[in-house]
Amino acid sequence: MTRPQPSPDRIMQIGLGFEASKTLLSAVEVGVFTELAKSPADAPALRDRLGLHPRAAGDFFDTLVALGFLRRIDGVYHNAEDTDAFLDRAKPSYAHVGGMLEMANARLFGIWNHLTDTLRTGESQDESKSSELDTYDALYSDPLRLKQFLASMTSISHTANLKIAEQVPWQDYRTLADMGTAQGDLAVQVLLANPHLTGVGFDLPAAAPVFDEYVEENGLRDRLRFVGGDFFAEELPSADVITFGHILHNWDLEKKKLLLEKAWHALPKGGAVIVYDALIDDDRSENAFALLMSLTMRAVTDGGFGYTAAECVDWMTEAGFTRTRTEHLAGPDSIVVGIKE
Ligand SMILES: C[S@@+](CC[C@H](N)C(=O)[O-])C[C@H]1O[C@@H](n2cnc3c(N)ncnc32)[C@H](O)[C@@H]1O
Repeated sequence: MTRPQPSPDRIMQIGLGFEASKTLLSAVEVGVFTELAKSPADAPALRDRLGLHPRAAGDFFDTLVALGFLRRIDGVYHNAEDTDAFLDRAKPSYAHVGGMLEMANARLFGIWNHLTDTLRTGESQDESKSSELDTYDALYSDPLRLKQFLASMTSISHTANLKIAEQVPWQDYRTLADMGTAQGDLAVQVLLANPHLTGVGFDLPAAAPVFDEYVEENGLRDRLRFVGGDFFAEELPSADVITFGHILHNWDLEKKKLLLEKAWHALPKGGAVIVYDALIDDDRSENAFALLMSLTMRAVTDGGFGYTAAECVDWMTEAGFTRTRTEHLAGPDSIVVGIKE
């Protein structure tokens, strides 16, 4: 029996995948979907409205058609259903997808271009590389970049935050402290769904105005406040539940463990720490999204890396949490819960 010949298709599709990725990211950047949501247009009109040069515009629009992001009917371009729902800046749902793609375009795309450097040197390729400042100080030194980064965190976390708001037995608790809260979406969603709770969002002081604006928009000013600080230098605020959303993957092993220890000290008896991240499967062979996220952390931080649920349970046990459980949320995200008994 002759064995089927291997096909190069998958190799080529992934090897050149950056072309499709960058076409979509540039379409978001120049506002293709926002313009077409206002009114469909033919190529010359769309090109003029976006301020694009004629040389590549036709290929650009038709590539978006071939990739399924636009439809062309009698020479007039329209958004596809999903791009209209999630990539039109005028719709609230843009924040949950478009914001992430803006950040990916402005920041991650360039950093990933230097992945080989990280593989060879172990060094981060982020903003701190060309600055005296550390990663966050360098990133937050520009107010626009600060807002774009914090909003992109809402994009990447929103679906999981909605799940956490309904999945955790919040009726057992009164207070929440969300560590590294960014815009505050986790605390916002939990408090919106659970009116008996009050909370704090803790983050570096620079995040305060972006957090306050988001909390105000969501009508939670009376129940949710910002605390500025450095979670390594200061005690964590005491609360019945302490959450770390997409935080542990930023730090080296020693700092991961330190944060869990600090949470144990800040919690009352019966309190819970909730860690969530895109967790790598225990065999480290299936969750490609989580493994790619771990590579992102290697490239954008000095010591950060992704981890499995089993590793997180071990660190929690070491920190003193005697009861732990892991629950899948949505997509690649899971939570690990530790109870202080
Ligand atoms: C990867 S983001 C996660 C944001 C959010 N929790 C989420 O899941 O979308 C990490 C957050 O930690 C904050 N952060 C970084 N270093 C910190 C520190 N030393 N103390 C307090 N917050 C810090 C950053 O400002 C940022 O908002």
